Amino acid sequence: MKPAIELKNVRKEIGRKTIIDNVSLAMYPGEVFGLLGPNGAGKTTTIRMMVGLMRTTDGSITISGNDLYKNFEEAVSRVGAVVENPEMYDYLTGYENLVHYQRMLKGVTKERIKEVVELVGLSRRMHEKTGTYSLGMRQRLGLAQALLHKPELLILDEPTNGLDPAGIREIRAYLRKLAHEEGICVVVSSHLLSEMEKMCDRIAVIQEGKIIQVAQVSDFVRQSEDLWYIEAEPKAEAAELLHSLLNVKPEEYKEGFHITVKKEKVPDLLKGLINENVAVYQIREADKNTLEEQFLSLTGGEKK
Ligand SMILES: Nc1ncnc2c1ncn2[C@@H]1O[C@H](COP(=O)(O)OP(=O)(O)OP(=O)(O)O)[C@@H](O)[C@H]1O
Repeated sequence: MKPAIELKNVRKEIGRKTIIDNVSLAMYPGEVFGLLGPNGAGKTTTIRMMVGLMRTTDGSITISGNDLYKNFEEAVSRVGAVVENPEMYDYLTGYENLVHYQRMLKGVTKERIKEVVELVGLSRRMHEKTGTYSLGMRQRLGLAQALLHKPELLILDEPTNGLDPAGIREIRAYLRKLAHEEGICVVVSSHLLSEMEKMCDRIAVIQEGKIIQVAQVSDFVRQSEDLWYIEAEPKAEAAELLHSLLNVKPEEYKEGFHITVKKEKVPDLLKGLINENVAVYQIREADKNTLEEQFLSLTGGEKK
């Protein structure tokens, strides 16, 4: 299948700083793809480049096979996006804002406006001035605006920001429906793993401008099943022993380490430590409710 959007060796330098470092990613029709990383990791910068708001320093971006720079009009005509705060006029109603926007688009009917307003659940409030809208309602209106021209690719920076839990559930269900039933490629960013886990089919973990891992959410979850947290003393000896017993350097986390090991191997591992007079104070499976702990181990430590 042809990617809806593909980034190849994308780099972005601002001043002398490399903000995005050699990012290659392909995202496909029919999937919800998540860009996950802590604050400052480079999500917004990547998204700004993907929607043509910012130029890459190096590398290429193609949208349904169209080079974003060589074939700009064709490429961006397939994209709907909400990046940062969607622009709208506070003295106009939600509906008037959409009509204003619709006039700039080719072939979008008033019927379509009604359709998207219903889709995002704004029907009841669409004749109120947007100045009175909550952040969540503004998000919905932004989403409606992005969907007006029936894009093949929908790109949303932190789409659930400012929404209450019910609003988050609704938007999540709606984005999944757009991808799975309408074949749209939906790209979202977030720093919240628990949210991405529920919303996405695949996620890419980004930190300090680099992609650390790309995986199906189900693989992430499976991988986290073998993830354990262990505390043992003396710490330096414990680290060395764990390294030689597991053939992988354990990842320091809080007072102890994260290790990846199958459950049935845990007793032998503990024997190995105890035989060498290392005192084990705690061993437990890493938190399964969210992928937070695994995420931290992947990105090398707690978020500052
Ligand atoms: N115009 C700029 N000039 C200098 N540095 C910048 C500029 N824009 C972004 N950066 C830096 O690039 C890095 C990535 O920023 P970016 O906004 O893409 O991160 P992010 O993952 O979206 O984080 P957040 O969720 O906090 O917005 C940060 O260290 C930021 O300070």
